[in-house]
Amino acid sequence: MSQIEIELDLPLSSGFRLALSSQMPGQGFTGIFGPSGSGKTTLLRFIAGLQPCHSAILKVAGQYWQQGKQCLAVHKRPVGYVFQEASLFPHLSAQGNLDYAIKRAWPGKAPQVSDMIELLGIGHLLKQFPHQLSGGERQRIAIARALLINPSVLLMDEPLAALDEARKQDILPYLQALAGEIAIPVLYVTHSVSELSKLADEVVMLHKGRVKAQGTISEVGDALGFSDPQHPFSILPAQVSQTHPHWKLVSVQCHKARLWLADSALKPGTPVRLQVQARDVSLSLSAHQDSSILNIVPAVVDNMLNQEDGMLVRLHSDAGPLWAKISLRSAEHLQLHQGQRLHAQIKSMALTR
Ligand SMILES: Nc1ncnc2c1ncn2[C@@H]1O[C@H](COP(=O)(O)OP(=O)(O)OP(=O)(O)O)[C@@H](O)[C@H]1O
Repeated sequence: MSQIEIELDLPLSSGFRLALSSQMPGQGFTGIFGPSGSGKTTLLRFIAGLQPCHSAILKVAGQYWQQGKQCLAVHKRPVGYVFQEASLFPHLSAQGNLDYAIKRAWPGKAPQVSDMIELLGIGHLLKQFPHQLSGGERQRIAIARALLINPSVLLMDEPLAALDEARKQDILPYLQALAGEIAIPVLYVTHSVSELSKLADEVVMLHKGRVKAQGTISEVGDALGFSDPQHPFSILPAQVSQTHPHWKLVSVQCHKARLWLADSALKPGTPVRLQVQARDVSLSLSAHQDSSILNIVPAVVDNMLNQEDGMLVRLHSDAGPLWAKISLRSAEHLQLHQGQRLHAQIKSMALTR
């Protein structure tokens, strides 16, 4: 499995400059995350050959697509591209759109059409024309089409951004299945931390055209959770240990802590990445047994940040690093200080995945 290697310094006429040196995994989803204008689309366009760069290194699947000034032409790059809006041919049925890709597939071991149809759940849609499909269905056909071209890399630029929340939730399980199966690298641009934590093995965080952080979700979790300092959150990798259908809860092992999560669909052994907003974590000096809060985790105060609207507290907890946001009054009342031992409280309903 060879990595994607990129070294580029790309100044654009607008004054923006994308300058980075990065190696990305040769398989699975790599999330490209960053604020608007940080260079995510420009990076994908460079890889596809649509954004020329005078001198750069780009190596994909063991082959140089650019080495200095030598550059592989756009039409010679085995790339699959999925955009925000599914760009299907309107005059062709879903099957016709897939056939178009199958006829033009790059040489090598192309994915089985039947596997793609099953993985993306599109068997019943094949006779329909694009205008007869929902946005999410169109996007699933577009993803299958992009993969049937047998690309060496799949580029996905905010593929769910144009869908409403319900359609996003419909399509995510298909993408999760794909992430578990796919043998090529997928570079997945998104603004959504929830999509990242569900899909990405690796995350590249861009900021003003530079790599701000890169690593697994656990490694960049801190930077990710603090990407908007006004609304920080924590990401807690965990594994489902037991289901409790009568309570519609599952218990998960999260670092040294056992947490309760409001979800009845998960099976024991399933890895999950939990998200909790700092404002949903409260602090207590003792572990109350007479409260409705199910998750009470021993923690130590690591750091405190005085913000305009409250105190942001960084904790080392039994569940992992955790942010809590409390009022200045509560901080004063608890006489909060670095090194203080206390308990973090998280409602099961506030834990999402
Ligand atoms: N062809 C171009 N010529 C000049 N400047 C460009 C060009 N394309 C993009 N830019 C500029 O480069 C910067 C990065 O744009 P890019 O589209 O890569 O950002 P992004 O991170 O994908 O943003 P968003 O999340 O809003 O889609 C922006 O400031 C944009 O104005």
